[in-house]
Order: sequence, then structure tokens, then C-alpha cells
Amino acid sequence: MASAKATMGQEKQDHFVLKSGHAMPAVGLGTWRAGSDTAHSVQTAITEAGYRHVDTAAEYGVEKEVGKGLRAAMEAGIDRKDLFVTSKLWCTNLVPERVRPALESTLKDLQLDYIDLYHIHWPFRLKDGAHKPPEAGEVLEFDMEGVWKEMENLVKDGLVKDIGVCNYTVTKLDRLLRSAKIPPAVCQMEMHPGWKNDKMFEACKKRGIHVTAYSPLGSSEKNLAHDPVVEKVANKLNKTPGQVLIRWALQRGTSVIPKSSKDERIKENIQVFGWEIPEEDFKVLCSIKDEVRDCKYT
Ligand SMILES: NC(=O)C1=CN([C@@H]2O[C@H](COP(=O)(O)OP(=O)(O)OC[C@H]3O[C@@H](n4cnc5c(N)ncnc54)[C@H](OP(=O)(O)O)[C@@H]3O)[C@@H](O)[C@H]2O)C=CC1
Ligand SMILES: O=C[C@H](O)[C@@H](O)[C@@H](O)[C@H](O)C(=O)O
Repeated sequence: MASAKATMGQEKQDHFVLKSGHAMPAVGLGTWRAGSDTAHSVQTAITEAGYRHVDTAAEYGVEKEVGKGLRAAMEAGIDRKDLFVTSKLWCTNLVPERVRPALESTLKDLQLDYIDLYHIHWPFRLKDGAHKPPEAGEVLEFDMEGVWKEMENLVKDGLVKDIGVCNYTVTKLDRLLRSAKIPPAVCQMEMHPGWKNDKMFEACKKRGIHVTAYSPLGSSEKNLAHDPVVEKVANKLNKTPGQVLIRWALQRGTSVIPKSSKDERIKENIQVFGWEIPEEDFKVLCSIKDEVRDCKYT
């Protein structure tokens, strides 16, 4: 990781340099289910805690709020070129003719004229108005190659700096790589000690694709901040469980996008630089058993 200059008096934030040469700040603010205070959270994260990376998506329904937070941060003196903003193309728009209009709608809501990283959110196309989870006949044929070509055109036209995928499998990634002229710069996937995603992580490393860990705290449903193993390591290091989980992701070599709607936690979650989890404790965290899941979308 390249270390960037200190940000607004905050401790140094590390960066990952993507294949394109663009630098991605190692820790980003997640915004899924961020709620009505999203604009405040984004502004606070950037102007008070030193975040320079925000992760969002059209599907989250908060892009207008994220845009207000970004606007406020830039009006407070943060330069757009120092920000890294990620969004995602939703499943109902996974047809070539909908890619650009979907991105243009995202840019309008974010009040930006480009974003730094645009992901395919999930590798399956949904019918408009599909149920969650989708019912029979609502998962449609996905022209991955045609959609990706349109994503590449967004890069060529300067509307997006890098393109990536989320929730891909090795099989789907290799299908994409067979036709891509611009390979995915980033693969974003669920990653925490209870779901290490080792197979996909190794595959991305072998293919030179950076990995961003989402749900690094186990999300709200499986919050690992209360896991006794995590708590024990946190106590030993005099850090919070949240900081240990985020630092664990960084030490694995991924960027990480913890979400919080609480100002104190937003600040806490980025205080993960300038210290290490010792190897023996890192291994203890890695020994936490992966959940057993039947992965439907492979
Ligand atoms: N590409 C994809 O398909 C997906 C992408 N993502 C992205 O990843 C981001 C993060 O993942 P997400 O699933 O939101 O969950 P996280 O793993 O980031 O956990 C968020 C939950 O943990 C709580 N929390 C936050 N900080 C702390 C802390 N320091 N100690 C204890 N609890 C804490 C939050 O509560 P509170 O807000 O009250 O602090 C919230 O309930 C998302 O917001 C989204 O941007 C997530 C899922 C899928
Ligand atoms: O990005 C976070 C998640 O992927 C989320 O976007 C999806 O789970 C979506 O809300 C759904 O309900 O299918």
C-alpha cells in the first residue's frame, strides 16, 4: 500500500494503487442502510474523521443524500480529486442500453461529473419490480459482455475512472476476463473473519484484481464486534472490536468499507493506521470458523 500525505490533521491514511494507477483510500465509508442522516455522516466522515473514500449504490436509495454530504465537504475545502467515490449498477439495469442512463442518474444524484469506481452490483439481471429474493422467472439472461463493453465506454468517456464487480464467483470472473478489454480493477465482496472468502480472494490476487471487503464488521445481522475472540484481541491491543475487524481486513491486503451512522463510530473506524495486529493475534482471528452457507448465486 502506498501511504498518502496526512489528511486534514488526521492520521495518515493508506492507499491501494489500482492497475489503472488510480489510488484508492484504504478505508471507505459504507452507506447501505445509512438512513436519513446519510448527508451528515458523509460530511462528518470527510471533514472531521479524514475519510476520502465513500461507497454507495443506486440500490441503497441514499445517493441524493450522499451527494449533499459530498457537496458540503467540498464546500468546506476538500478537493474533489482527493475524494474516491464508488457506486454500483443495479441488477435491473444489467442490459447494455441501460448502463449509461443508470450511471448518469447516479452522477446527477451524487452531484458529480464523474465517479472513481463503478461496479456491477450483483452478477445476475433482475426483471423490473422483481421480489427480494427474486421469484421464478424474475432472474433474466445477463449479457455480461455487452454490459461490460458499455462500462468500458464510460471509462473511455471519462465518466468513470475505474470499473469493477461485486459478488462475483471465479467462474463469472473468468468469463468476464475472456472478453474484457479493460479488466475489472476491483472486486468487492463480503469479507470478515466469519466469511473470509479465501477462494475468491486468492483468485483475484492471482489475476491482479484488488479486493474491497464489504460488511467487514459482519453487517448488522451478524455483528462480529461482539464475538468473544474479537473482543479478547481488542482488549489485549487496547483497541475496539470494530477497529480490530477493520485492521484485520487491511492486514489481509484489502481495502475496507465499514458503515456507521454514528459520528463516534465513524471516527473510531478509521483510526486503524499506525498500528498492527501482531501475527499471533491475526492468526487467532483467522481461526474463527467461516459460517456454513448454501450460496445460491454461483
Ligand atoms: N456490493 C455489495 O453487494 C455490498 C456492499 N456493501 C457495502 O459495504 C458497507 C459495509 O457493510 P455493511 O453490511 O453495511 O456492514 P458493516 O460490516 O460495515 O457493519 C455495519 C453495522 O455495524 C455497526 N457498526 C459500525 N461501526 C461499529 C463499531 N465500531 N462497533 C460496533 N458496531 C459497529 C453499524 O451500526 P451503526 O450504524 O449504528 O453504527 C451497522 O449496524 C455497506 O454499507 C455498503 O456500502 C455491503 C453489503 C453488500
Ligand atoms: O449492497 C448491499 C446489498 O448487496 C444490497 O444492495 C442488496 O442486498 C439489496 O439491497 C437487496 O436487498 O438485494
